[in-house]
Amino acid sequence: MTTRVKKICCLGAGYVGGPTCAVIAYKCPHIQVTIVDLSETRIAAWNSDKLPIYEPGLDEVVFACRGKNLFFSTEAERAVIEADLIFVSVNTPTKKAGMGAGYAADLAYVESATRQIAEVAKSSKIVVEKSTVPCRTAESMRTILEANSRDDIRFDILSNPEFLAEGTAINDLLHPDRVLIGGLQTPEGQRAQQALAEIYAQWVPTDRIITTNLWSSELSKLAANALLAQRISSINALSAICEATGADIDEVAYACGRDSRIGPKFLKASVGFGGSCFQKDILNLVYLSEQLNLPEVAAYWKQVVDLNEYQKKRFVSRIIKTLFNTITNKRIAVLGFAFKKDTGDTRESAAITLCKDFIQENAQVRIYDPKVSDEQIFFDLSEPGVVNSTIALKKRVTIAGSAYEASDKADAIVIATEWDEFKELNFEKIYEKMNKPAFIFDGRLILDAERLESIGFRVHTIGRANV
Ligand SMILES: NC(=O)C1=CN([C@@H]2O[C@H](COP(=O)(O)OP(=O)(O)OC[C@H]3O[C@@H](n4cnc5c(N)ncnc54)[C@H](O)[C@@H]3O)[C@@H](O)[C@H]2O)C=CC1
Ligand SMILES: O=C(O)[C@H]1O[C@H](OP(=O)(O)OP(=O)(O)OC[C@H]2O[C@@H](n3ccc(=O)[nH]c3=O)[C@H](O)[C@@H]2O)[C@H](O)[C@@H](O)[C@@H]1O
Repeated sequence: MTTRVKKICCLGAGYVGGPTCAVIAYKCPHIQVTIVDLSETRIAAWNSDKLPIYEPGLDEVVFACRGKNLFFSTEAERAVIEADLIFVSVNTPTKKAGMGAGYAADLAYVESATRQIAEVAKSSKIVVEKSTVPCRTAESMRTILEANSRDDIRFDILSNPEFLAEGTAINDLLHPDRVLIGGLQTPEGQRAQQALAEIYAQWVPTDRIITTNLWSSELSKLAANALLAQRISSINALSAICEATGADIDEVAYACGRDSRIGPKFLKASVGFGGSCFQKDILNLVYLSEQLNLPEVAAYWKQVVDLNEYQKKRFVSRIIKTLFNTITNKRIAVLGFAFKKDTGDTRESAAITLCKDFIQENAQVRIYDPKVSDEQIFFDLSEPGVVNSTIALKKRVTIAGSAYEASDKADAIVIATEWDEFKELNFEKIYEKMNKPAFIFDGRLILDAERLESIGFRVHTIGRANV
């Protein structure tokens, strides 16, 4: 007989915990879902009209079930005690110091969440690893849980990595390509897998719910992100060849993607991938490979991240060279600061690297993004530990309320994020107000270069040569 889950607790109300568990509550009205976080501000925002993250469709899902079977709270102890199943959806950033610094995942939050569960649980629980973690983390969690809890209760640990992408999270959660549930291949482990599978089966076709052993599940998450990021670095490497030869990267991507073995998705050349996970998870895989004494494998995956850095630097060099080898005191309008469209998230955004390089070259940078707050932009561009960093920064960086304001009297526009509204701008109006010659650098391949050139702009697009 499988365990019927009645109450769920989620530790971590971030980009994953919030949307994922909100969708579970939405699709399973018979289950009570409580999402908890250490951050009082974050929980207060989840309980307000303005949710802490921007995600299309999220408001509708949250507002439909908040206060009915979906609750946001800081009272972790109570939520853990009451729950039959607990998602651990806390952050797992790259370690900044100590062993494996710069590569390994920092598992301190996962460990403290696990200890918290062990300390307060008064009955048996299914504990689900939702965070992205190195292979075999579930084993450490089990050791901690078993060593710190009462003898009469048992913990079944599952790995259920999340594959949603920001900006499309709700759609990805409602219609996932697959749901992956790893468990120990014991009768108890399989029963726990079944209990979680039954929750997803409320809205996901059963042939899309995959069960595997724990370690395959943990590794598949790192592998999926590495394979996705590898496609972007591959197409970006080809974009450099295009710029040098006269081939067009969009045409090359289309021609290659029409081969059904290659496929058309995730072949859009860009200024480089960002986001909180690709770089972190690949570095995690690199570290794992090194730990397993597989240096060639580590070097292979590391190249995906190195190429991404190269792509950003290459774009900056092209901008500087084109602007007559200097951007000192030139006005650069940066359109877009988020790491992709339809999110306000800036973690590892390529725009951060670009802007820091422009500031380093003493340019005047004016930034516009429809969803990122001014404070977040200044935070991302500040140098940690440098006194008065923001004051110095404000001499070089201003934030604009629109793309028009940002490009007023600018020498160049740089498209850093592919927001749809940038395609619809009145470029005639923008051109009139810019310094001449007026340059546009399209880091996202979203603009109609020919049309812009007919207005008078000098357009430089990633993956296209300027002849
Ligand atoms: N952001 C994304 O699109 C995706 C992220 N992931 C993975 O999911 C995990 C979470 O990522 P995000 O949601 O983006 O991180 P996040 O940083 O937005 O959220 C994590 C939250 O956990 C909270 N937290 C930490 N320790 C806690 C504890 N003991 N109890 C309660 N709350 C605690 C933090 O205060 C924070 O609000 C990471 O491992 C990430 O790699 C996986 C798929 C997609
Ligand atoms: O583990 C995670 O965090 C998630 O990481 C990515 O999702 P996310 O980072 O939110 O967004 P993506 O759509 O993958 O975009 C990542 C970066 O790659 C860039 N990108 C994406 C696709 C493309 O063709 N070209 C390209 O440059 C985007 O602009 C963005 O900067 C994966 O797509 C998710 O499946 C995964 O769950």
